[in-house]
Amino acid sequence: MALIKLENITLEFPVQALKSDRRRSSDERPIGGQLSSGQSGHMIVRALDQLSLTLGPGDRLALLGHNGAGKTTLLRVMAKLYAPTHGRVTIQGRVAPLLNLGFGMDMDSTGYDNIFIRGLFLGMSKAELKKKADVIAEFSELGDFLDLPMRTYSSGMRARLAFAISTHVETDILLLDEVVATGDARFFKKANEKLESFARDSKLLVLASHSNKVLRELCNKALLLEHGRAKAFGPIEEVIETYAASTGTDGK
Ligand SMILES: Nc1ncnc2c1ncn2[C@@H]1O[C@H](COP(=O)(O)OP(=O)(O)OP(=O)(O)O)[C@@H](O)[C@H]1O
Repeated sequence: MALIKLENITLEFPVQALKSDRRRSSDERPIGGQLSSGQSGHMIVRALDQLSLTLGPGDRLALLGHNGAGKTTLLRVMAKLYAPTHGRVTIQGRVAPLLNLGFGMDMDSTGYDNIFIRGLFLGMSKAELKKKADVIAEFSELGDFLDLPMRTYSSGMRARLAFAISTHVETDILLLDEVVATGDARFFKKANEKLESFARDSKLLVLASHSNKVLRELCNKALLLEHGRAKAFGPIEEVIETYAASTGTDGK
C-alpha cells in the first residue's frame, strides 16, 4: 500500500529577522515563500499554502517551481520531518527519503558501516541489512573507499552511497530531492535505471528537480508550486508547458 494524502496543509517558519529598514522588491522574479511580519520582530515565511493532494500506487510526481517555491519543504512534510502548521497529512506505506545526503550518516564511520547506520535509520532490520550490504556496496561502486571514513568522500561519492542505500530499502514511497543529478554521467544513468525499475513496480515516487529532462524520464504527473501555492497539477507534459509559459522558457 502506498498513499500520500495532504489535506489543506500550510507550513510557516517563524524567523528572527535581522533588523533592516530596507525593503527590496522581488515582484518581477518569483523567489521564496510568502513573507509577512509576525510578532516581536519576527518574520513569517509561509513556505506551503493550503495544499491538497492525493497520490497512490503508480503515481510518480514531479515537483516544479522557482527557487524557494516550497519543493523541499513539501518533501520534508511527506517524510514527516516537518509537521504542517495547519492541515492534515496521511501517509501509508514505508517511506525512504533521499533528501539530505547527510541524514542518518556518520561522517567518522566508514562507508561500509554507514550502509548499516543509514539502513537502520531508514527502517531496515539488521537481518535485511546483512543480506543486502554487499549488493548495496557493489551498486555504489566505491570499492576500497568503502573502508575509509565518509568524511574523506567527495560529494558525488557520498551521493552514490546514499542513493545505493535508499534505493535498496524495501519501500513503498521514495522521496527524492535533486540528488539523482549528483553522480557522474555513468552513475547518473545507472541511478536513473534503478529509479525506473522502482517506478515500474508501481511504487510511489515524488521527485523535486530543476531538470525537465530528469522529471520527464521519471514522472507521470507534476505539481507546479509558486510561493508555496499549487499553481498547476496534472499530467507532466501539461504542467511543464504551463511552467515554461510562465517563465518564458522552452521547457526542454
Ligand atoms: N528552516 C527554514 N527556516 C526558515 N525558512 C525556511 C526554512 N526552510 C525553508 N525556508 C523557506 O521556505 C521557502 C521554501 O523553501 P524550499 O527549500 O522548500 O524551496 P525549494 O522550492 O526547494 O527551492 P530550491 O529550488 O531553491 O531548492 C523559502 O522561502 C525558504 O526561505
